[in-house]
Order: sequence, then structure tokens, then C-alpha cells
Amino acid sequence: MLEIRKLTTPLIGPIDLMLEPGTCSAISGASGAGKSLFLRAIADLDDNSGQISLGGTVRSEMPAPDWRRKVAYIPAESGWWAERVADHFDQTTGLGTLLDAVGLADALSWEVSRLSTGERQRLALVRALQTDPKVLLLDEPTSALDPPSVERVEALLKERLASGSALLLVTHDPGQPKRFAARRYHMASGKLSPLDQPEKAS
Ligand SMILES: Nc1ncnc2c1ncn2[C@@H]1O[C@H](COP(=O)(O)OP(=O)(O)OP(=O)(O)O)[C@@H](O)[C@H]1O
Repeated sequence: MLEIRKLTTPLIGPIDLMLEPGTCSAISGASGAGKSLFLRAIADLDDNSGQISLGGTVRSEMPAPDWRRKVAYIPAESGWWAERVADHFDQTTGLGTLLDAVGLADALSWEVSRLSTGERQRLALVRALQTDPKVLLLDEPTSALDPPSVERVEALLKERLASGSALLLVTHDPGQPKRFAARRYHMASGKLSPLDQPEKAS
């Protein structure tokens, strides 16, 4: 599905990685190892070289906004540009279901300034899921969440896995790769290494 060959930036790589539909790959590694830079390079947000294709279509043949809708990067800290939460969302059918799934059914009427870190994190995920991406590049998606919210977000992500999306998950939570039956990788000094056999789902 997503094929990455020799992806390189001044600070990471070269990195090869293949993501298959309906699978989760998890990346661990020390702070500063290059995990976020790797996800950003895949999304083409920073200068990079190498070959990346999605379902056989080479990234360079696709307009960047189309690529980023299909291969969505969800940063650890999301960006907000308007005062009202509602102004950041495409108010299409399905939005209510997604907001409900993350426990924020009423959030559209709120001001952005009142959002907690965890509320921002969950709303940013909903924003990305609205475009129905084939690949989700998740940068510590539950780092600011309490256990019930982690459960909700993980359930939502598992639904995406079941419907054929691929997840690339950067996480410092050692239990998370296991809960997603993820293939595990370790990043150190900008280099990615496979860890072991895929975990069994719990
Ligand atoms: N624009 C930049 N110029 C120079 N160095 C940078 C730049 N962006 C990131 N770095 C450095 O590259 C290294 C990797 O950063 P990255 O954000 O990928 O780390 P990370 O593995 O995601 O860490 P964390 O777990 O803390 O989020 C860090 O040392 C960071 O300071």
C-alpha cells in the first residue's frame, strides 16, 4: 500500500518501510531520535528525497494537498487558526458520529481558547479522519489523554484498521503496539530498525 524507499532528509534516513492495508506499525525511540521528522517527511512537509508511492501511485505525481489527505499526518500538537471549533471542520455527515466517538459531541459550539490539550488532540484526530485517509501517520496520538479517552481513541483507530487503513504510530506507551498487534520498529539517530515479530492483539 505505502511503499517507502530510501527516504532521506538532512537529519534522518535513508529509511525503507512498507505499510500494508489494515496493519499498524509502531515506532518507539528516545526523544530527539527523528520519529516526528520521519512522519513529516512521509507527508512531504519538509524537504526530503527518496521514493514513496501509495497503491502504486508515486507521490510526486499527486498534488501535495491530495497526498496529505490520503496520507494524513496528525501531529502531537495540532494547529488551530479560527476562534470557533466549528470553523475547523467540514460539517458533513459523519462528523457527529466521529465527535461522539471521541467523547466530544458538543465541541462544535465551543471556542478554541477553552480547549484542553487532550480535547485538542482528539479534535485534531477527528479533523484528519474526516478525509478518510488511507494511511494515518500518528504522532503520539494519546499522549495527553486520560485512560477512558485513550480507550475511545484506540477503538476509533481500530475501526479504521478494520476498514483497511494503515497506521504508522509513534508512541512512548509500551502497551500500545501490543493493543494494535503492531509491527514494531525502533528509531535511533534517524535510522529505523525492525524490532521483532508482530505483537498479538490484546
Ligand atoms: N528544523 C530543524 N533543524 C534542525 N534540527 C531539527 C529541526 N527539526 C528537528 N530537529 C532536531 O532533529 C531531532 C529529531 O527531532 P524529532 O522531532 O523528529 O524527534 P522525535 O524523535 O519525534 O522526539 P520526541 O519523542 O521528543 O517527539 C531533534 O534533535 C530535533 O531537535
